[in-house]
Amino acid sequence: MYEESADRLVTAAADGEDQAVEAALRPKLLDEFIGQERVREQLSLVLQAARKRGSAPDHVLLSGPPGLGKTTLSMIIAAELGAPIRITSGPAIQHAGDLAAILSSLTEGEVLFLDEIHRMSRPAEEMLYMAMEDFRVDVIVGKGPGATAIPLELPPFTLVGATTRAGLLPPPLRDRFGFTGHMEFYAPVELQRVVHRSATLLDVEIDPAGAAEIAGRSRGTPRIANRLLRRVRDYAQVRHDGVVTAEIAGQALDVYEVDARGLDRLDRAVLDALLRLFGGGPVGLSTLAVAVGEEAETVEEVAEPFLVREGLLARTPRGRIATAAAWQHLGLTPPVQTPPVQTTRGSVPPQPELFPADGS
Ligand SMILES: Nc1ncnc2c1ncn2[C@@H]1O[C@H](COP(=O)(O)OP(=O)(O)OP(=O)(O)O)[C@@H](O)[C@H]1O
Repeated sequence: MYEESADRLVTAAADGEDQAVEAALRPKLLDEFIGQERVREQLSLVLQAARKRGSAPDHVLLSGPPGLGKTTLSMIIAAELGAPIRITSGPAIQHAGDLAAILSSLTEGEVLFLDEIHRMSRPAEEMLYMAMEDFRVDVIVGKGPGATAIPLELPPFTLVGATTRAGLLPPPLRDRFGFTGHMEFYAPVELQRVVHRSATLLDVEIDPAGAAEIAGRSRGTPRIANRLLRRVRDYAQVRHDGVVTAEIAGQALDVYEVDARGLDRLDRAVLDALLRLFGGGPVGLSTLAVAVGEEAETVEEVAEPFLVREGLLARTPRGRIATAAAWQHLGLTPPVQTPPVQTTRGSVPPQPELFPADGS
């Protein structure tokens, strides 16, 4: 699978700078966590019940796109339980032995956060089944016919698994989670609160319209909102007096080529080619990719998901087509479809004509 590069300002993947500042911006308790009302309420019940019973809660699976707060929620779970947390990820556990080493060093009640759980190796996954269900693992010593399984008791712990692709989890693993929280993209008003909260923590003066302007360009994702806020802060401090208003935020994000709807240069290049060169489609993916000078994978996995989500582009069996909203967003008028012209040799299909909205 194509890994989205972290050098785009609007990628939901964390870059180095994000990792450095995110710790300071993470809400610490459930009450400070903005949005995701349903997951928050469900999780709050799970945690309160566990506290009341004095036992570790069921294992928790958090699923949803990157940057929506899965790591943050796992830390909140540990904080709400007053338990320590151990953080690891699927790709870091390639051998069952790696997992056995982690599991055997957990303390009672500890929270184990396993990010990208769908990327764990199969043997490790199978070891995890038993650990989750019976708090026990079989450590295999030796090889071949002489190999023996030594059972190892584990203290009760809570696994918090996170995945961007819940559909890839094998059912036996999925079934061992007592609670699954599905994270959704954030509404603009919720992101506005995220921006406002982060601005306060970063000591940035921002007015409500400034926060709304950043929120509207953040693609429903707190990580992107926090990153855009930092770029807007730079602009406000270098070119102005440091205060973020809607006008300053708009100017700053125009410099960084993130438009009012959160599209960046690549997204707009794809739409622009689809509209201007191919009359809105249908056009095949590889042709579209050549037209924008990118790999087909980049167009398909980096630009298209957001364009489809925004209702600007549709994938059809005949190829990619632009929606009416796409024409509107780029300020273009869709081609006029004239009826076929009858000639003595038959009908000539209509040719699309493009008219820029300004009439030029
Ligand atoms: N509900 C929220 N309220 C405030 N800030 C949030 C919220 N959700 C996420 N954030 C902020 O967004 C950033 C990214 O969150 P986090 O690292 O938890 O996302 P994630 O879903 O784990 O991403 P990934 O899957 O890439 O690891 C953090 O700085 C966090 O503080």
